[in-house]
Amino acid sequence: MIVVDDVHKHFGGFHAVDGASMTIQQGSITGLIGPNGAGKTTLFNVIAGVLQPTSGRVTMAGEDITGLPPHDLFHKGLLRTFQIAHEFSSMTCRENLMMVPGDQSGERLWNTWFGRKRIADEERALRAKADEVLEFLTIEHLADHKAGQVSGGQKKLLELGRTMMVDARIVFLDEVGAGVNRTLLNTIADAIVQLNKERNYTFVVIEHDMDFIGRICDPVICMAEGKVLAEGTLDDIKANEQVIEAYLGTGLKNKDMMGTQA
Ligand SMILES: Nc1ncnc2c1ncn2[C@@H]1O[C@H](COP(=O)(O)OP(=O)(O)OP(=O)(O)O)[C@@H](O)[C@H]1O
Repeated sequence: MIVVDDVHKHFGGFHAVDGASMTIQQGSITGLIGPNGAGKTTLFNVIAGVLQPTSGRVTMAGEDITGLPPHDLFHKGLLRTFQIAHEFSSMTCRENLMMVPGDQSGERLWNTWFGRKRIADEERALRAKADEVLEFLTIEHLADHKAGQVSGGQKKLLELGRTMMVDARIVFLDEVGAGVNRTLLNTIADAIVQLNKERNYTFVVIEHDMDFIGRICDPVICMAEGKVLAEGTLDDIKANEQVIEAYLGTGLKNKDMMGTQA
């Protein structure tokens, strides 16, 4: 369980996150929605250690994790997916997955000299795991394709796949559906639900596609102007006056929120 307690993040005089509090239940797929500029990504980045909060506290299973850097959180099983970095785009999809666990013996000089067999064994196991992940995500046919050359949706699957190379417990996904076609979006949704059910992953998902949110997320938390406005099922949220106001206030038509895109 992650508890976000009165988190603020200011950029100069601008309060991007302005006293947000929420509880992310273990084992849930929690959706985080809200109009553009609501502070969702900034809050994600604070929780995931990418940004230091101006004030407030984040705990994970009772432990204070406020401001811990991403690699420390990574070792605690809290991961935020990132776009495949430019420098990895010329590597194959399989290699991208094999890069994830950061402490292979092969990376240490001592082991390079004295542990060749162990390195070879580790590499074989890693490769087998990467292939398993690619198969799970239905993109095994892309194993030897360069990551920079696969489609946007396939890249999103690969980003999700990277979380499967380690023992992730809580995964933060930012706009996983952006620019992804419906078929692949369904594959992504299926993978998230399956990882949640079978491997007990907790997910927090920022997404503007309400069909996607409604299909996989419960609860849904809505933010606006740096604060949490409402929490509940997507239907509860859609019926909430303050939420409707917030979406209208950003110039988006109410029907956009009630339809597919928020
Ligand atoms: N590094 C920064 N410096 C200054 N302002 C920032 C910075 N990062 C974000 N902001 C501002 O903070 C506000 C919240 O941005 P954020 O990206 O967290 O919103 P969001 O809810 O994720 O929006 P979207 O749905 O459009 O991605 C925005 O007005 C944004 O311009």
